Amino acid sequence: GLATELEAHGADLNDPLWSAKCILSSPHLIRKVHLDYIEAGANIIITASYQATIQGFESKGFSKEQGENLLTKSVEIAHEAREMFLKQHPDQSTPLRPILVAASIGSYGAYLADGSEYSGDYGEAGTLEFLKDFHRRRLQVLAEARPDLIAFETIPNKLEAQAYVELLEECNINIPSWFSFNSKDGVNVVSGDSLIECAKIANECAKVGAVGINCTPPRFIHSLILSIRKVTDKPILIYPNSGERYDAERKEWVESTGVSDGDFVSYVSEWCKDGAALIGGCCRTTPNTIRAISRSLNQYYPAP
Ligand SMILES: C[S+](C)CC[C@H](N)C(=O)O
Ligand SMILES: N[C@@H](CCS)C(=O)O
Ligand SMILES: [Zn+2]
Repeated sequence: GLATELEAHGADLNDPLWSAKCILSSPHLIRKVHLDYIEAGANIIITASYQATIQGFESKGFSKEQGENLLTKSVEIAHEAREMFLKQHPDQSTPLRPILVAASIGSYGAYLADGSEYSGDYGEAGTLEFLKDFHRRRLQVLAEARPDLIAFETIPNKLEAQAYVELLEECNINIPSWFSFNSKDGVNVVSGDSLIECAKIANECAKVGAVGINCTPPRFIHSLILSIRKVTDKPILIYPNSGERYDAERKEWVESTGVSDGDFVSYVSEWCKDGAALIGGCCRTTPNTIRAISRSLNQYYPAP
């Protein structure tokens, strides 16, 4: 929900860089939004690097080195937000309340800025080597910025998952990562590739710490958790969106079929029972959603 909240504060994300535009234009706003999520009870904040790529910054006229520095900056902004929070609330720095920074890696489709992370259809570019070359340096730079976690988010197809696994091994990345796929039917990932096969790829990689689903309507999550559970003992993470549909041309969310914060949270106990270990919110959810999830989880799993 980082981008959603940036927009709620007036940021215009109608740009090929989408939320990553704010790394250039309003880093202070990103920091504030991270802080709002921490204050709402989030244990993990996700950096603004979802649509930040060296290639994307180069098309804006930046050099490779400047692009790399902007990636690093996205992690630094999140670290600053955590430091600010802990300074204001020193009592909150306990092992029972971890606050972790996850560096976001959005798919090649996110970089294309045409909504193709919801189709996973990459045409000619859809080869393993192309995708590995596209992501390699970005992954290394983000890992060097020392986030606590790496979040491979909104993965639309099997090939990109395979590319990430090979890069984690070849670049010897030792920061734990999660793989999170998206679905538009509650059965497969958005490209039509089998979710079971995608989850198996993640399961077989020792560098992957959790597998799950994000940016997918809440109504599909139950069956998706059950599918993933069949093929992995790794923790399952889910952070659905509100259920609305994204119009990539207008760069706007359309249809008012989204669920309210209250409805969203009524699913939380069901998802826990299904076996989800990490729960959060993606696009069109807000710090209020996180506050409600956090309260709900504290009810089920009170601190000892
Ligand atoms: C997760 S989607 C809403 C991100 C934005 C998309 N890649 C675009 O540029 O339109
Ligand atoms: N974490 C991303 C969205 C992933 S679909 C963001 O809000 O910038
Ligand atoms: Zn999303």
